[in-house]
Amino acid sequence: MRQKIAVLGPGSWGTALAKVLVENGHDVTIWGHNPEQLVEINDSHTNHHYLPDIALPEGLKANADLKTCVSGADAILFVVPTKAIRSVSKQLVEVMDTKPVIIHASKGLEQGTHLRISEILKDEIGDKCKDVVVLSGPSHAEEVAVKDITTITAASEDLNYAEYVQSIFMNDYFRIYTNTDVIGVETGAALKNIIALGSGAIHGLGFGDNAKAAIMTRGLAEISRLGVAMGADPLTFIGLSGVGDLIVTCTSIHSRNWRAGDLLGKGHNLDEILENMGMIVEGVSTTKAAYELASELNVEMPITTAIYDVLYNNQDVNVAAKNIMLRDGRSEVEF
Ligand SMILES: NC(=O)C1=CN([C@@H]2O[C@H](COP(=O)(O)OP(=O)(O)OC[C@H]3O[C@@H](n4cnc5c(N)ncnc54)[C@H](O)[C@@H]3O)[C@@H](O)[C@H]2O)C=CC1
Ligand SMILES: O=C(CO)COP(=O)(O)O
Repeated sequence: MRQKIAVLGPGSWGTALAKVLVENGHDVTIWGHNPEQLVEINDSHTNHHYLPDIALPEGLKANADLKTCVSGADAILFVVPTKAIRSVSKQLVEVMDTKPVIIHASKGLEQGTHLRISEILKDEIGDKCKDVVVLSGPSHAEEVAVKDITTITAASEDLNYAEYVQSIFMNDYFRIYTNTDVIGVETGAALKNIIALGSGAIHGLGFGDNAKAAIMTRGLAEISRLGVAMGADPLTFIGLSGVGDLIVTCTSIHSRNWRAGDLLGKGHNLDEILENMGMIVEGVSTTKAAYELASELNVEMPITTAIYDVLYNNQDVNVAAKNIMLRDGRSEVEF
């Protein structure tokens, strides 16, 4: 059935997801805080900065007024960077006139509180919405926007709402699986960006495929350790939102986290890298949150710690890589 859906965040991912929803026959309005970008979407049916060379469907509307955008909405999709989730939620509750299903497709942990995104949304929106559903998996916006085959996960503790989200997004190039392990899906999504920074750095330093396999495999081990300590089902980490997203982010030139890591490995300055990227690199702030959370929960995360030292303590990337290799020997299977 045709749904009225508001998409909050007209960046790469918000625009690609909005395009899928319009192509699936839904009534979609996208909202953001940059009026020029919204005019471009309405008038030229493009969003050049975020999705160059992509023609957007004429049915996709953009509106700078949040109240108009969400009026009558069956579902509201959050795709703003993690750092903006709480402030946008606060604006949203002031203007909502329905009890919608809230969906989010962002990947990170809140600075300071270390909360997962669905926890922030539940905090702010609570019983004014029907449910909060997470949409996550291996999915670069650039490929979804050209209808490349993509498979991702819709997660909610209430399977009915995960199935609702599955039904509005599914088509012949975008396949959605359901999951009820919200913690596992969200932690896999957030933490893989840290490992992608490391994978990029290894490439930038000139190491080969053995090193890439090593960081992905040992990265998955520490993602799972922290995730399980937070309450996740370990099986989720071998699914799309776990190893699936880890592979795509650690190997793709589309990944902003991988590209930032690559430049770090080549000796570039972090502030300049972030400035020039012009899009969000979630792994940088997630590294800090995960590092703090791991020490609170007493979970060993050597790769995250090494990346934290590079990002926040000016550690040389090469030295950080060597230090990990020289840690005391371990058994491979340890929780
Ligand atoms: N780009 C991708 O392929 C994918 C991205 N994601 C996740 O989606 C989230 C968003 O990522 P992208 O769209 O790639 O980021 P982006 O950097 O391409 O775009 C972010 C958008 O959010 C808007 N924005 C930022 N702060 C805002 C605020 N306070 N109020 C309103 N709008 C605001 C910006 O104007 C921009 O339009 C991130 O958490 C990312 O990890 C998830 C899967 C795929
Ligand atoms: O999450 C993503 C792909 O699934 C996008 O990763 P980046 O934010 O590194 O581009």
